[in-house]
Amino acid sequence: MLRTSSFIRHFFSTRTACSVPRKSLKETLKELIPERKEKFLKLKKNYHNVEIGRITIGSVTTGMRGNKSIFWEGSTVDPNKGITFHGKTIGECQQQLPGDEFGYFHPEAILWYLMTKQIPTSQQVQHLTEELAERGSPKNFPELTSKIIDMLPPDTHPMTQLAIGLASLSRNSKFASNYQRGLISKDHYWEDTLEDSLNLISFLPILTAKIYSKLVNGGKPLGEFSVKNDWTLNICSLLGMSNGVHSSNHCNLNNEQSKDFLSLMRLYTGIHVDHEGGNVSAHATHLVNSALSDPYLSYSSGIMGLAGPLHGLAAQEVVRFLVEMNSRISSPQNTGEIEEYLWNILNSKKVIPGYGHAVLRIPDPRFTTMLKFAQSRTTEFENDENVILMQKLSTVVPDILKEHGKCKNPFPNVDSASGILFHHFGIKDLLFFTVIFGCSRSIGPLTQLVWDRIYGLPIERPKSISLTTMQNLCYQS
Ligand SMILES: CC(=O)SCCNC(=O)CCNC(=O)[C@H](O)C(C)(C)COP(=O)(O)OP(=O)(O)OC[C@H]1O[C@@H](n2cnc3c(N)ncnc32)[C@H](O)[C@@H]1OP(=O)(O)O
Ligand SMILES: O=C([O-])CC(=O)C(=O)O
Repeated sequence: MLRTSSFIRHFFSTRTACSVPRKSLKETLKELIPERKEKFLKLKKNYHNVEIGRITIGSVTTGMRGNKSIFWEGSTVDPNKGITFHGKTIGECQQQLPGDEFGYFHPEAILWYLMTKQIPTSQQVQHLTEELAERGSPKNFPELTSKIIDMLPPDTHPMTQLAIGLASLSRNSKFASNYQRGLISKDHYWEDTLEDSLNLISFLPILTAKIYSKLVNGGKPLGEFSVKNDWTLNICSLLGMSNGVHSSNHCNLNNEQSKDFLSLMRLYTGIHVDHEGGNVSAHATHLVNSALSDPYLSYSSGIMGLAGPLHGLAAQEVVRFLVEMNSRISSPQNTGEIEEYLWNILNSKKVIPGYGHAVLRIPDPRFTTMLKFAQSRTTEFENDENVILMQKLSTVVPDILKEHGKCKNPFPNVDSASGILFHHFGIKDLLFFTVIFGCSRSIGPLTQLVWDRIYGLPIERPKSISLTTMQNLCYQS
């Protein structure tokens, strides 16, 4: 597990004063903009008639599957290979992006990479980490948002709380305020969009912790924020899920488990950042921002989409599903009982959460990565019946779904494995898991917003079409 190269890349142990002049993410972006913008404008001006694909009746009636019509740069999903971030697979990112001593890259590193398309140095990641920690510290966290979360009834769904919390941050939007006062011109929209986006990402550890402590601890804090911690360590501490000084360690994690939980958080929040532009959370964020709604409102809309059970909420549906199934079967190894349980679900016209995908036609490489995490920690997970069932299902469900004959992709998606690993370490509230997804997913779509504003993309406004118009097209042709 521990790799020599990752020791070298482990920047937290090598925080020495640096001699190279410090260049922020914004300064780095500024240098990249002219060349990229020129390429974009050349296409827009000279090649706007080049066809990308066909729009058919099928496009309109099946959720626009396969239509390539959203501009997105950070990642691409190939049906038979899965996600790549600026062309790099998860494995390549793990090899190349600065990460911790266990080889898990920092979300700050992929944020830099997605924004700039350049692999950051450890020093650049360290600076960005410090910048985010400073922006997101309690002294900067808006009081109104704290109060609003405190006031919500405790049974408000965690994803509703997250969406409300993010929308309330809009009051602090630099973009909205400068726009309203007529202080920014189009060429500078991206700068305030970047400012708001970095603040939003920075506020997520505290916002997430507030939602969690409300769920499990009557709103009393479970840990403390530290400007010396990176983004994921702050999330773990604030959830009380670390045995470090800033955390209540309410689940009594031992040293090894505390490190594993931090690794899990880094792995999870590193690989959920982006899944090209067509998924509901990314698409919603991008669409709403195209009307120049500020990044907080835009990402709040994305979160509302992520809160759907066919999208991000599947992460928690899976945990409920596994826990419930385990309470009904004699053993997670009993194939016959599992098959019967699954058929009952399918016959009652429900979906099996964590399986299927709108684009992928293979097991989701993000699922495989999470599975490897569990499999490389045999002693930790060998007695967890839910984790055993999660692994067992990945060998049973695909055949059942194939026999069922409806879904185009019978394989596990990312949501199949993730929540149950957090559950193992003590996050037991069955409604919470998608909030952690929401922390990670901020990174890809907000990056795209910055570039949307750099390129000056217009408001999105496709045409709609009625049944009668489609009938006329079909029956007359
Ligand atoms: C991070 C993420 O968002 S990953 C996805 C998380 N979502 C889930 O795990 C929920 C379960 N999966 C699903 O509902 C779907 O597979 C989706 C939403 C992910 C993709 O939807 P689609 O692209 O429409 O899938 P597909 O074209 O294969 O659907 C065809 C049929 O198979 C069904 N189907 C698809 N997946 C499943 C499943 N896991 N269990 C049972 N039936 C399924 C669909 O409901 C649909 O039925 P219908 O014709 O009666 O409407
Ligand atoms: O790509 C999709 O449609 C859903 C998904 O896996 C994600 O958003 O991570």
